Amino acid sequence: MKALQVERIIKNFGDKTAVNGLSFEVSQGEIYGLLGANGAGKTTTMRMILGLILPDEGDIRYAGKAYSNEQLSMLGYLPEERGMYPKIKVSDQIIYLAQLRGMSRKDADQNLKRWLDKFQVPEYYNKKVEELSKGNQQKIQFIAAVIHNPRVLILDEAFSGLDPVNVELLKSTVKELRDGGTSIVFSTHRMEHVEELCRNITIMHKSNPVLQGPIKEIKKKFPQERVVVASEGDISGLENVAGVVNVLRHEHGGYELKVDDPQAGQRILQHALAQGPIKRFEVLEPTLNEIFIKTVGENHE
Ligand SMILES: Nc1ncnc2c1ncn2[C@@H]1O[C@H](COP(=O)(O)OP(=O)(O)OP(=O)(O)O)[C@@H](O)[C@H]1O
Repeated sequence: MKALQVERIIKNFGDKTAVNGLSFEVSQGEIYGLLGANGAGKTTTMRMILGLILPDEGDIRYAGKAYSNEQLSMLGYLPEERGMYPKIKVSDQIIYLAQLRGMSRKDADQNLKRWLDKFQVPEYYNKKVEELSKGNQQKIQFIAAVIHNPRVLILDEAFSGLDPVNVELLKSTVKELRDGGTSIVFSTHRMEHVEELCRNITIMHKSNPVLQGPIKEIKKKFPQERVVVASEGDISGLENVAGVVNVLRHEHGGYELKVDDPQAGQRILQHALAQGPIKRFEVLEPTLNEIFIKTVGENHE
């Protein structure tokens, strides 16, 4: 039984189609990547999953069931546009939000204290939101999304505005939630975070799903265009090897080369072997960032 099933959903706003026939499934304890350029239809999709707007066509099921009030308490949302009340105390607003999702005041209070301790900011309990830095407000908003232990959590640009230490903290928290069985729909423009956290993804482009599946499988469909080679000998002149487009990087005797021919790797290796012992040779798989740009880059306004 999938935790979340999105089946051929369509959403129109007047004559504008925001989401056009999107389907995907998220297992229990999976982080699923929902990607796309600005305006691709991600937020509209998330709002439909949350039950804030209804699809015109298609179906969304939660552990096999249709949306109902029961689902409301199962869903958590960290929106890209942050929306905490600046003048209200952290504890007052988080406990209120948890109660709206069916939690008792006592449980919400305990959970909040646990989360504040985990993020090493217990003193925020009595602070007003406006007294916190932007990054720390972000942590509070994250707590607001998870305070009621949702089974399905939607995270939209969860790490934006955070320093590298806090990015790592939230990233490990997201992994812990996943390991605890939470199903997470993860949307971001930071492809390196997707590579680290997600197994399966959908890339949307102009309302349509254009690339879907496990990242590993998707990568196999794209050409390997980068080769790394390092030698103990002098291997200059690599840019003249057939199939080499240019040198992307050159440091400490090693080269990263852009190639446009699958055979170029072997020629690079031969060229380098002729000069001396090889220290490193690797044909790199494409990064998700390269795949994303190739997929949505063309015709993208
Ligand atoms: N309430 C609305 N009324 C009219 N058009 C809308 C509405 N909501 C979204 N749209 C349109 O639907 C399309 C998809 O928007 P959406 O916000 O879902 O994109 P997105 O992928 O979340 O973009 P971003 O990465 O910029 O957040 C856009 O063209 C947008 O202008």
